[in-house]
Amino acid sequence: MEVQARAPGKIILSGEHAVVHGSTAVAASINLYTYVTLRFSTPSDNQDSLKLELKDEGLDFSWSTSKLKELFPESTEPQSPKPPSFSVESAKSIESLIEGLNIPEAKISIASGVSAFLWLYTSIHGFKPATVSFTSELPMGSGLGSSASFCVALAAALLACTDFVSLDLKQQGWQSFQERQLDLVNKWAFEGEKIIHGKPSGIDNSVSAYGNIISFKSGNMTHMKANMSLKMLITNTKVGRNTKALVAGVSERTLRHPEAMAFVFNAVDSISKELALILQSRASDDVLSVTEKEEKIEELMEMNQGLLQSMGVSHVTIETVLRTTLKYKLASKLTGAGGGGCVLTLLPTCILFILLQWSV
Ligand SMILES: Nc1ncnc2c1ncn2[C@@H]1O[C@H](COP(=O)(O)OP(=O)(O)O)[C@@H](O)[C@H]1O
Ligand SMILES: C[C@@](O)(CCOP(=O)(O)O)CC(=O)O
Ligand SMILES: [Mg+2]
Repeated sequence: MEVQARAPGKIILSGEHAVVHGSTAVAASINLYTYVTLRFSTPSDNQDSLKLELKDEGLDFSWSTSKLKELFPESTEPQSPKPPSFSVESAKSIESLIEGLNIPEAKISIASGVSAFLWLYTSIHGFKPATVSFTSELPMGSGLGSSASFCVALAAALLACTDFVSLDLKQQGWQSFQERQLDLVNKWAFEGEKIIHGKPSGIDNSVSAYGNIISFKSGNMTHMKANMSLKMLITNTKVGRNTKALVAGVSERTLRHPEAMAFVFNAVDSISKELALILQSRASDDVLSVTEKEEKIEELMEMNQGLLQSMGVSHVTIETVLRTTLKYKLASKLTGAGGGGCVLTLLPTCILFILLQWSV
């Protein structure tokens, strides 16, 4: 039996980092996906191992089921649908498995993804021999939530093959999970994100699991209904960085300057709340035109970017993109963890109109 699952990446419109410290953030899913294919071995395969294929990286890993049994003696098929906590023993076992892989230095950042894979797989399916393959349309480590989409897609494929999520696996084509099943996928994916990110807020896995646009605060998600469409240009600076290290850096700054950072996080909270209000306001009760709304959003993006700078997560390449877009009077902000990665630029309706005029 083969199961394929996919989960989208995301952009954070406002509130990254501050959301880890309890502020509101707004995020939307994007149509770039991570895909996973899961195939349990049959007796005729004669395969007594768990195989992981990371197609984009050209990396294949394999672990014998006897080795997994020895290292994860407590792993059996879960009795409860809820994820267990990541134990110190599991962390040590995974570390020893990763050390044995000899991952090339240039690709060492993949190790945290492989760790999350090993934990999710063994916690849900124990030592069952299988082959699991991944491909992704998302650039890794660029702020578009590849880590969360990796965890959500994997959790979805693994749970689809359990009694906790009863999908009709004989049916061909894509099937959508129900809200209750998504809740479960999201909980497991969050545990995977913890292994990759250290201290995630949960916004990335939530928007990847449920899609559309959400606001998020202190672990609670609100589905939003945006009543205006926004066109965002995404520029990838191609400067690699690691979310875990950037999140830890902001936490250290917060420890050094708790009062000042509390003001920064409060300001971000207000920005995200105002953005959510603008996006959700209905045409019938609007006093503002689309252009006026866009101008407000541009200002909020600029303020959010300034606050991200004060958290220490901008980068010279991000500043270059900001300066370049500003020449055309366009507002930009980093998205995701920053330190490189991607920048968002709002393309207002008037600009789109000018571009259309040019192209005819
Ligand atoms: N397709 C994938 N295969 C293996 N690991 C992945 C994959 N996608 C993401 N990851 C893991 O997530 C990490 C990137 O996550 P992160 O630093 O949070 O950046 P982002 O989530 O913005 O892409 C990678 O270094 C890797 O460990
Ligand atoms: C910085 C943060 O707000 C978002 C990180 O997103 P990404 O991994 O850079 O795509 C962290 C989090 O909310 O868990
Ligand atoms: Mg991430």
